[in-house]
Amino acid sequence: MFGRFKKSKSPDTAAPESNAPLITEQALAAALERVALPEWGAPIPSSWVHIEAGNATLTLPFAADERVLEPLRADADLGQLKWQLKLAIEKLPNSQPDLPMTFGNVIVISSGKGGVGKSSVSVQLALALQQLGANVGILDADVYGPSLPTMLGGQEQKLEINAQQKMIPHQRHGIWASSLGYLTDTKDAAIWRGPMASAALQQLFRDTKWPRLDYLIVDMPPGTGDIQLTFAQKLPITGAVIVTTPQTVALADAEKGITMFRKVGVPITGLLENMSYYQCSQCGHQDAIFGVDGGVRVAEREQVPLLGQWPLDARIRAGLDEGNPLVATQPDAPLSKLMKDSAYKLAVELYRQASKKRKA
Ligand SMILES: Nc1ncnc2c1ncn2[C@@H]1O[C@H](COP(=O)(O)OP(=O)(O)OP(=O)(O)O)[C@@H](O)[C@H]1O
Repeated sequence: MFGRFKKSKSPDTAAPESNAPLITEQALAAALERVALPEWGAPIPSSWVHIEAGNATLTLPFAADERVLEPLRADADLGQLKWQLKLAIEKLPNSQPDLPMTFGNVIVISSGKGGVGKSSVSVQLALALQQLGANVGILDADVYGPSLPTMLGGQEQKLEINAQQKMIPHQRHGIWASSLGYLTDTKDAAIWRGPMASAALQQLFRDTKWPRLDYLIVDMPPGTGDIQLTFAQKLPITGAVIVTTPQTVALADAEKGITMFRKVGVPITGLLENMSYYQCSQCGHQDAIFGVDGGVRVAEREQVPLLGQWPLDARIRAGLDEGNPLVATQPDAPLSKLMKDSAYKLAVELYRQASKKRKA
């Protein structure tokens, strides 16, 4: 933990001013217990902190941006050190330990009901994780209506196949993307039966030449039928995110989705409530068109972390329609920050749940 630290009772007052240690070992231990790392909810492990002559590095095993350093910098003791953030994103165990997985943590984004914004959330969470310093891929598994090429742009580009017959994913806005929409006429996919769609999905998953990734976001087909079940069983999944609107009909389907993943041993990393309210861009008035806090109640009932409540906003829709999502084009907009907060919470939860399991 320490390159050099001050033993609390050692009389090293003679040390030159510039080399004087700024914090004692005990003070550091107490501060790491006391200071709340956002969303972490436990003491900061001392193995994450390295101090060398007044410079301190916090190395996190999940995606995060500099904002996590704010409480450390604000602390009376820790604030005396000069902090920097490093990421060493850990590859966590997945639901299929026997399957080889060469690319990081697989997070499936699912919704019981269609049209709740699952693809939009997948794209924006992937981009937000990338902005939190992670290397991210996104797989469009929504074979019946692949929307990734529209939402990320590059619809006209086709996927390249290399000499080993592997598909080379596109790089869009800093993330790697693979979609059937880049490969085939999507009108054909719409008439595929379950087994054919499942086979195509698994092939797309296996035969894409992903680079080294920290996270692979998978945009699942909507629903909880055979195709989703097969996919949930055949993929090496680290965690699942359920997307819902606060509307009663969507909530019932969200619970079905939670049950399906639990049945096949896939941990639910969190629930994201989309279209939680409409905010008037003129007067700022908020209107809960689809009801209030429905997703929050499901999250509480099912004991699933709530990753966020995203508004229904024309800027979100417009960016996705143009292939230029807001979080990519205006990363500092308040809406983009909200998305990055959810992505950070997702990364923390994924890590927390996996490490809890390891300890059990
Ligand atoms: N928070 C939001 N604000 C504004 N528009 C949104 C929001 N979320 C989604 N949309 C828009 O709603 C439409 C449906 O979203 P999306 O395609 O992501 O839903 P889906 O659940 O993936 O649908 P499907 O059932 O077809 O898979 C899209 O046009 C998208 O741009």
